[in-house]
Amino acid sequence: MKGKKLLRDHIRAHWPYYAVAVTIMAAANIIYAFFPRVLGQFTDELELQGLTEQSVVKYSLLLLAIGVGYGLFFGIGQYINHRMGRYFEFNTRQKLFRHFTVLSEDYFSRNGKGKMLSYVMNDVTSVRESIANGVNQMTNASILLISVIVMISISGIPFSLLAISVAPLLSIPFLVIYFGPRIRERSKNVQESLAVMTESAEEQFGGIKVTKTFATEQIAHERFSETVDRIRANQLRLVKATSLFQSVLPFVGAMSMVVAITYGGILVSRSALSLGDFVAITLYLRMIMQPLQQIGNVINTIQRSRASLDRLNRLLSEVPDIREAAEATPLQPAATDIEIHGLSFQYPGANRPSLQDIHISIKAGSTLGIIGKTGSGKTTLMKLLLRVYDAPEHTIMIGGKDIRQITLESLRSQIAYVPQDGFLFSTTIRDNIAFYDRKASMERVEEAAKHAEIYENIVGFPKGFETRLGERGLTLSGGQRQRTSLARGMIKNAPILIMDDSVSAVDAVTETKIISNLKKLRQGKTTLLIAHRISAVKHADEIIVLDDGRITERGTHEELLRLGGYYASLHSIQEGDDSIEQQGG
Ligand SMILES: Nc1ncnc2c1ncn2[C@@H]1O[C@H](COP(=O)(O)OP(=O)(O)OP(=O)(O)O)[C@@H](O)[C@H]1O
Repeated sequence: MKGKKLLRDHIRAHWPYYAVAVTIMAAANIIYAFFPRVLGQFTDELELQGLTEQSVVKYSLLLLAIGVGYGLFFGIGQYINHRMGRYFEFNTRQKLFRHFTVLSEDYFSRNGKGKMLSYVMNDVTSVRESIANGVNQMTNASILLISVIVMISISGIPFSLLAISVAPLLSIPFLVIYFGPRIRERSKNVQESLAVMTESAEEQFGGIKVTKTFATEQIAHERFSETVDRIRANQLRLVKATSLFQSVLPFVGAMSMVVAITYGGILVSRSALSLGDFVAITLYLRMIMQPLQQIGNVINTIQRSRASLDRLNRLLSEVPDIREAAEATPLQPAATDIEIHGLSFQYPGANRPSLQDIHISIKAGSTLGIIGKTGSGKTTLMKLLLRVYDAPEHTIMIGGKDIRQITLESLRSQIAYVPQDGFLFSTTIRDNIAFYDRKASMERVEEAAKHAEIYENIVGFPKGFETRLGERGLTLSGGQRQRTSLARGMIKNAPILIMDDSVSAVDAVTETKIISNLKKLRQGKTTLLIAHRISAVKHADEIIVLDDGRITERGTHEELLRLGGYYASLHSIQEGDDSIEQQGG
């Protein structure tokens, strides 16, 4: 069954350790099972022959040996199991992270970050606890139970007493069948509500600045409280089921004890059972109570973690939407002519296409400018070029090859994509710029910063390029962030550079400098420039205007001005009102 794969793979990879741990724990419990027998013999000897100093020492040493042997073996077995549990945790988190990196953007837009965190934190921990405690307690309990039954049968205790005392225990499997699915279902609800809470916390923390500026702390608090209340309600339902189950098992054990004492007492009074055997069977039954409770715990833990294991396995079996074709070949850096033919595209689940019948031919080394209203499909077109989403077959060709037949790694390493709101990591500015190649020399990093017109800002910070950004560091302004992200794209010096509205938060003077740097830097290389400002694209070899997913105008700057359409009117608005251009970061 697919749902058990994660655990099965783990056990398969580490079974020798588990075999050793189980053997050692079994030995510990077998040793422990001798305890009542030795005590029973001691009682009989005391009653029949009286005690000598020698026999007191003998029995004390025997009991000490049982205690030390049990403690030692049990400790080692438990250590191995817990260690293996940690391995599972470590490996599963690695596996999850790797899996997250291959899942497509569509998956992340359907599932929040909080949910991912919950998988990595709550679910993995729940399964790890169940593995370590499960193997420990299950081995303990079952071996102890078997040893006790064997020890009772080889002692002089009559079979009828044994049978009648153990009879109440036969109800245990039925109790497990009844409680198991209920505990699992309730655990699933708890895990899901935990995921919702993590998601909500993540969102509330992310949006804390908006919350504060709108003075809506109370609303945020109420929203978060709702998720916490849901966890509490689900936890309480789970606790009810687990507590009931855990209390029923010792009750069943106590019933065994009552039967043994009543029936055994009658046998002793009729001299059909020795006092030593009576002591031994009561001690044995007391011993059984402990494993019974443990079995209850284990079943609880296993049922709870089954819900988590199912969630993890479901996530790991999620197939990425964007897959590399078996016959895919790498894209050659020299062959980067881009041909787009009859491309129409609709997002999964959307009710209308975002792009319709697009035809573009971009010669390697040329610059294409893309202008269009918001929501006209500019970013979508770039996402299809990067294969963040898959375009229909044979609609996008690069270097004469269908984009779907190019290896993903080679495609994306030939393209540098600079989005409008490039995410910066909580590390130094240097590492953020040299993100693609951490070994890049300082000269290259500085040069990229100069081309992106951010160099002067960076050297003005006390720690310069070593300034840390993010949570424990400096906060950059919108324009500074955009230019740092631009430097990250420029340093890659890729055959194709995509600037997706990447200078929108930059003032007009700086933008002019960046565009002029770009023209020099990108000579002989392909550049796709998306912008809302004509000044950013007017030098392009060709400019297209997108409207509602369709190309409505195309040509050079001069041709489009002559056309007198959207581009020309945008030009007259922007050129006619310089104050618009002077705004920004
Ligand atoms: N993941 C998605 N799922 C469904 N629809 C989407 C998705 N992403 C974008 N869209 C829709 O596709 C259309 C084109 O969006 P796109 O982001 O390409 O526009 P754009 O021209 O880049 O806009 P802007 O200039 O505001 O960045 C919009 O109607 C948008 O709502």
